Amino acid sequence: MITIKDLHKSYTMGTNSLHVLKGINFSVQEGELVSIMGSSGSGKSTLLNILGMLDEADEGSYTLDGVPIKNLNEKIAAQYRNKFLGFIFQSFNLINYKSALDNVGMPLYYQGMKRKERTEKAMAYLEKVGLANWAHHMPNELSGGQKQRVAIARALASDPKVLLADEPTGALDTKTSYEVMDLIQGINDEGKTILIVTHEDDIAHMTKRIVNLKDGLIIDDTAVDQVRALSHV
Ligand SMILES: Nc1ncnc2c1ncn2[C@@H]1O[C@H](COP(=O)(O)OP(=O)(O)OP(=O)(O)O)[C@@H](O)[C@H]1O
Repeated sequence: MITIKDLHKSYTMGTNSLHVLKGINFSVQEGELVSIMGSSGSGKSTLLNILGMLDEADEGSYTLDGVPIKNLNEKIAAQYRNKFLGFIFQSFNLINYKSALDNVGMPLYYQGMKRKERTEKAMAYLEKVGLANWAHHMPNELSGGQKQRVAIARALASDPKVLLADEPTGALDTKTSYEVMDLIQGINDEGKTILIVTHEDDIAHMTKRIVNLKDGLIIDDTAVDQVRALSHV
């Protein structure tokens, strides 16, 4: 599903250059649930942004579902991004003046789906994350865990090949984090490929594989014995 080879990325600020990714190689097969760990500044978000086609590497190759991602023009890149990728963020990134249902329906709106079909589909995804009864509530009426569930439903709505999550439990308490991870595990059990950036060891151990970054390189890439999230609660 994902293959990256010898990926490099530097940031330049004035005369200083910071070499953040120094030759990353890894691949992710369809259906994997992978966490990317590493200390602050090790390049996790930089890597996730490149995988998410939100940023480009300076060197190296990235192939997503058989498509080489390099030098695509903005329009094509946006089409691939919408087709292949769903995003989940630490701070949920919901639209505050839209209901849970309308937030989930946003990607469908941009696909040009008519209102009736969009509403039915968005409702089905809200049901999937256990929030059908909250469809008409606004984000400020929802708990953190509920907001992240809405964000997950929104990410799923366009049926992406891969879900990319940047610290999805970073703003949640422990119990809620495990509940969100249980939901993510369930989505992965249905076959979705998922990559998660996390600082938290217990969260990483709820994935199936942990990739550890240090100083711009992968220093460890290990399969995890799957632990069901709720067994931690
Ligand atoms: N747009 C940018 N311009 C300049 N430097 C940047 C930029 N984005 C990130 N950096 C620097 O690159 C390094 C890696 O950042 P990155 O956000 O990828 O790390 P991270 O492992 O995700 O860290 P954290 O866990 O703190 O989020 C850091 O030193 C950061 O300051």
